[in-house]
Amino acid sequence: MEHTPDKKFPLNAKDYKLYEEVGEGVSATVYRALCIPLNEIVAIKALDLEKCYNNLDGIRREVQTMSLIDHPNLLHAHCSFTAGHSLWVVMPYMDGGSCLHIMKSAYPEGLEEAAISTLLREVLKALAYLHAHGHIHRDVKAGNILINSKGVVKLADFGVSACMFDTGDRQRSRNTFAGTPCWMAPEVMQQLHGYDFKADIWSFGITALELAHGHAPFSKYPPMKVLLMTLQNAPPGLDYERDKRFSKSFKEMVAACLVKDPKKRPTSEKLLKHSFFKHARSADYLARTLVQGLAPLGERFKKLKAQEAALLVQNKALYEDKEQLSQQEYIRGISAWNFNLEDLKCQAALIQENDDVPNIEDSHASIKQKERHDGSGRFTERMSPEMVNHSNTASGREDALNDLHDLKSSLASFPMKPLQALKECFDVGEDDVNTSPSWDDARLDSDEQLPTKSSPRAVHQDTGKNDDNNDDDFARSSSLLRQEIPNHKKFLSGPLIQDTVASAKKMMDNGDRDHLQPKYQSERNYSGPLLYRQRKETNSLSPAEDMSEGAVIQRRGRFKVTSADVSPKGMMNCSSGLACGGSSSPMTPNLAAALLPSLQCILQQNVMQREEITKLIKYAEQISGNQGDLAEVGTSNSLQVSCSSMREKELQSQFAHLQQCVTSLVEELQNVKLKNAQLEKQLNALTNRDKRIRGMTKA
Ligand SMILES: Nc1ncnc2c1ncn2[C@@H]1O[C@H](COP(=O)(O)OP(=O)(O)OP(=O)(O)O)[C@@H](O)[C@H]1O
Repeated sequence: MEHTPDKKFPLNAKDYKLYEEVGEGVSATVYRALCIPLNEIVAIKALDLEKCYNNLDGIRREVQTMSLIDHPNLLHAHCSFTAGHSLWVVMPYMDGGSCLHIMKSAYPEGLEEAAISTLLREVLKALAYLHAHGHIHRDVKAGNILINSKGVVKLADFGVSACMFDTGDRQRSRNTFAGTPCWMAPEVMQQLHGYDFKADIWSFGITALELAHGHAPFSKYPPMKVLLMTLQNAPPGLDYERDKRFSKSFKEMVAACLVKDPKKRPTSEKLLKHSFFKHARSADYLARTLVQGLAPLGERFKKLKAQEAALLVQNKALYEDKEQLSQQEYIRGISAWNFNLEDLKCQAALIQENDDVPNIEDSHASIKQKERHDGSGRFTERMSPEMVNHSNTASGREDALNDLHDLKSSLASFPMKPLQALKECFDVGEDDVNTSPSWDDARLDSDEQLPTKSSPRAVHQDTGKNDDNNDDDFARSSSLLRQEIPNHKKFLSGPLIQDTVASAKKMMDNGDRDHLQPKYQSERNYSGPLLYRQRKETNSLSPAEDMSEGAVIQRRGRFKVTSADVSPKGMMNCSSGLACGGSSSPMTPNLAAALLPSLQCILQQNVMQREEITKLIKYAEQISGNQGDLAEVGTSNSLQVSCSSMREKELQSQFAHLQQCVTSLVEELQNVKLKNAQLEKQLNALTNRDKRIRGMTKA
């Protein structure tokens, strides 16, 4: 249904009849509905305002953008109004659903090139319009490309879009993370100089790969790893064996978009002229090839949702762990994956190339899978055949060692350290950072804590298999550790070196492009985002579990930070890597590499503590006016930051000295004033006496 400005859509809920649910987003549910007075089928996105309390500004912006845009390839809002606790956004109904929906239902291995070209041309037109009007979409991905049965394509979801003409806070929002990690441009992750509409061109390139493969690159990895891989690896491309079916112009178009330097990426206008889009066909072609023959959207949605719920239950049984559940939510490629800062910190401490993340995506029928069972019957791990083949290459600990050396240097050469980058994204509740963490619990034996390549025992203790064993071990090892290591240790467990080795080898085997980048090459991705946002309810987390995660204290863009994330306890967990691996054992290169992020984390924590102490000193000074003593107290309390405290102390005493000077100057001034007044008095008296004498003389 095209945008019809003359039509007046009613602003009252009773004028609409809601039918079935056809989509779910971060805090919204989308329904097919009937606009009764106009007798027109529409889609209604119902945003729960209570859930979105922290992001009302974002919602207002989304609705505003949707109402103002006027382009055939952008999803326009007919109108919006509040209905109870919800905000209803009425928009054209796109009965084909999103491209992600369609791929999941019918094309799990990706679409044909002609369809991709046609879809992407329409998306590019939408981007050209947005960019020309100063907007950055910031969430371009297959899940946000909607299509209807006539083959009309519309880019949707302006939930995180930004205007380049914004100032103040809004402008600052362009220096924060926004979007979904796999699709996020490196400059958005780095947050060094902000970013512009070229970030959309990167996401567009990633979307092209998503449409070609059925999933985005790195989609099976945890967020932190996606971040690191995007920053470290050469950009992904269409270079693998399976990509032989694609034309040179398609490959070139993707390569043009996925250049790390945003300045070198083409503008959307320029990209529209790329020869790849000469393959684009008509809307009718899309309707025939993609939408016709599919079950009604509501039915597809219901079916996929049921599949997902079943998988969720299965996965929950496998991994009784919120971390995993949240991970799954992320894996599904939704914009608002439940983000946990501590998870990220811990993942940062476990950076390995080939962490085999259990992926519910892999268990979809679309991808042939292999069910695996360990001897104890504890769990089933699924792997795609591709992964099985690649994991056979797992060998060579030296490679792993080299990888870790390189990883270390690679981390060191980051323009901005990942954790620092993340830190910039969040507001931290003041209450949560002013207590020093207790380190006692963290003093654990390093060997026990940190399975490394040098501890094969850790790899095989559960499986009882040897190094030569193939994918079974490869797949199982990390999962077993995740499952069996007690909670307080879990942050130090993780993927084992075999995984890393496998990855390094795997990479080498993966097509031309891989040879250009021998280290930290992205590996093929075997899984992709799923369809639905995982609702809290389907998470089936008990209130107690929820509480343990901590109340949400801040929501920034699409990220959520809980108080647990920033609590001293969280800090302690995060820091325990240092405590266990620090002075008690010699630091091997891989241990050093694994510890580096933890060290960054501790540094960050210290900076926060220091800020708090400084604030307290200032506050105490104001109250008591006794700078010297309190500076002493403050300084002695902050022994951890002794150097900077010395400087602070020095400054404090200089300040006190200056204040004394000022006081004596004031006193001096007052004395002078007093003298001045006395002199004035004497002068007046003399003047009066003089007058009197003159009067008497005259008389
Ligand atoms: N107009 C529409 N017609 C049909 N389906 C729609 C329409 N709008 C949205 N949907 C479906 O609902 C899903 C969620 O909508 P939307 O993306 O707007 O929500 P969101 O909260 O911004 O989600 P997210 O940011 O997680 O992708 C979409 O992925 C799409 O499948």
